Formats: sequence, C-alpha cells, structure tokens
Amino acid sequence: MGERRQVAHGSLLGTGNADPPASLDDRLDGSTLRRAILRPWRLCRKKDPSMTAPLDDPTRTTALATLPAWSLVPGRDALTRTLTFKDFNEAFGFMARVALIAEKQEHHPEWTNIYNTVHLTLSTHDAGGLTHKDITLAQAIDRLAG
Ligand SMILES: C[C@H](O)[C@H](O)[C@H]1CNC2=NC(N)=NC(=O)C2=N1
Repeated sequence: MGERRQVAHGSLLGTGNADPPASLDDRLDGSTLRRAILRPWRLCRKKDPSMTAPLDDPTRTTALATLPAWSLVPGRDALTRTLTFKDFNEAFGFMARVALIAEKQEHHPEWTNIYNTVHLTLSTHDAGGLTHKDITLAQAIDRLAG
C-alpha cells in the first residue's frame, strides 16, 4: 500500500522518483514549480488583450452582421445558436470538432446536447460579455456547420 502511494506520487510529479517528498519545500524544486504554476499560467494568460476586451458598439455591430445565424440572448451579453443534425452521431461529431477548436482558441462554449440538437451560447466569462473571442469562435462554428 505504502509502495503504491510512492509510485503514484512519483509519476504524478513526473519526477521518476518513487520517494515521496519529505516536506513542502522538497516539492518546490524548479521543475515541479514550472509544471504546477507556469504551465497553467501560460495557458490562462491572455495572449492578445484586445481579444478579451468588451466589444465597443461599432465593432459589435460590424461583427454581429457577420453572424446572421446567431441571436443575442435576452438579458445577457451573449450569443446563441441552435443546430440540428441527422442524429446523435452527427451532433456529437460536430461537438467534438468544436471542442478541438475551442481548446485551440482557449475559449469554450456553453452548450447542451439533446439527441440531434446542439444549443450553443457564447460569451467571455472573464469579461462578463461578448468579445472578439466569441466572434472568432462563432465564425469558426459557422464554417464547421457549413
Ligand atoms: C485559462 C483559460 O484560458 C480561461 O479560463 C478561458 C477558458 N475558456 C473560456 N471560455 C469562455 N467562454 N470565457 C472565458 O472567459 C474563458 N476563459
């Protein structure tokens, strides 16, 4: 039991060292810090701040004109679109493709799936409303949907 815990610990930290750390200090070596703090920080930092700034009115009007299939959500600064597919397989395949794009863009939809229907809502949580990230994701989803 003790040995299993040691192995799990070593592989979790990726150190290849089966010995558990004796104290917190021992865990704060350079490579562990990089893994635990820097990688998530790099993933989360906003590469281009203008992408996550709330859209000003003229930009919003121009951007929304490129997205006729999307509607504004009443009472919330968000966009919504519902897509219907032949069956669950098609719907879920579409969601898988959207998920890959969302990961790449580090921007994720709120969505539900009921059999062959996918309801999507886009909004930038960090900004509390629509930003260029939502417009870019909506355009990519439109291209996928054909
Ligand atoms: C760290 C990470 O990039 C951020 O938390 C991203 C993840 N995906 C996101 N998706 C959406 N829709 N809004 C966000 O603010 C958001 N933030």
